[in-house]
Amino acid sequence: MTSAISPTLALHDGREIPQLGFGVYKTPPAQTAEAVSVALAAGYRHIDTATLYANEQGVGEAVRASGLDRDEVFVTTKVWNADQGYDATLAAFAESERLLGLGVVDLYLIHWPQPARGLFVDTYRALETLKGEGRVRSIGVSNFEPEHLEALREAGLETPVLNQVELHPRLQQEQVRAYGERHGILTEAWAPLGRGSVLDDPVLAGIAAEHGISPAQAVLRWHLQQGRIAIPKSVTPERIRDNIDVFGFVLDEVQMAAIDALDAGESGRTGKVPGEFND
Ligand SMILES: NC(=O)C1=CN([C@@H]2O[C@H](COP(=O)(O)OP(=O)(O)OC[C@H]3O[C@@H](n4cnc5c(N)ncnc54)[C@H](OP(=O)(O)O)[C@@H]3O)[C@@H](O)[C@H]2O)C=CC1
Ligand SMILES: O=C(O)C(=O)[C@@H](O)[C@H](O)C(=O)CO
Repeated sequence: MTSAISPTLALHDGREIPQLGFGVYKTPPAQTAEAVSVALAAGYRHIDTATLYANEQGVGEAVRASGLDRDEVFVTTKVWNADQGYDATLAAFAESERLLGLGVVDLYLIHWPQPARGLFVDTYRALETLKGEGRVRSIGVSNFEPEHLEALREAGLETPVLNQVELHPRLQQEQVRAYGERHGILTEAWAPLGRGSVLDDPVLAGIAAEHGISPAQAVLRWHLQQGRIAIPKSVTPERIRDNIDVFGFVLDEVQMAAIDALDAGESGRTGKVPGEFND
């Protein structure tokens, strides 16, 4: 294992984001500080949490204890569905800010569009307010389809810096990626390992054997070479270290195409369908 620091990608607002980050969905609150500390020691400089995950406090604790300067670690959190709406979002952010205890937050996202509720445009206005106040550095969205991104554009709002969506070899999100490329919105892959479900694929086992790496490393390298951000989660120290040790090899065109060919479209989706999720 080589200690590795991820390259960064440029956001359209002038800031930079480490391309490989560390997710903490379903990381139990009591284990979060430990998992994030292992990740920071392994070289991760980008942590992805959310109000939903109930572990912002552990993320903040690990970042503060790391000895790293605050500006060396990129921290994302998200406003949960129940808190959508202008005033509710401002209140929810104040609680995230308190739980993280890190001062400024690098990136604040709308977690899901919840389109039938009709609140995401006003929610995004609250994100603009928070940015204007200097409490968040960048603002973006998650699980937005092109039509939801169009609604923000038609309302004259700031272009999100990124859209965090489910994306892995079995769900490759071609339309969402293409919209992002046209409008300067980076794509960030959540469940980049398909929540672990893609790792048994024989195509990945073959590529892994060719490089002497794990299937997870092959998938993460595929994400990086396609130019997007990926935020794998693990609570297992060896896997946390394995998942960032992806900068010492390169997949060739044949290997990249073989992973591209695993796309199963909508049947590869493991999570909710954004346009239909309105709880
Ligand atoms: N915006 C959104 O709506 C969503 C955002 N997210 C974000 O994306 C992050 C990643 O997505 P997530 O759903 O966690 O799924 P991932 O694709 O990151 O998969 C995580 C699973 O894979 C396992 N795993 C991790 N590394 C390896 C490895 N090297 N070898 C074998 N198995 C491995 C983990 O096990 P173990 O932990 O036991 O090691 C865990 O079960 C989340 O943590 C969260 O931050 C996730 C879902 C929705
Ligand atoms: O997609 C799902 O089905 C989930 O339960 C999660 O993705 C959850 O909604 C979430 O947003 C986690 O970030």
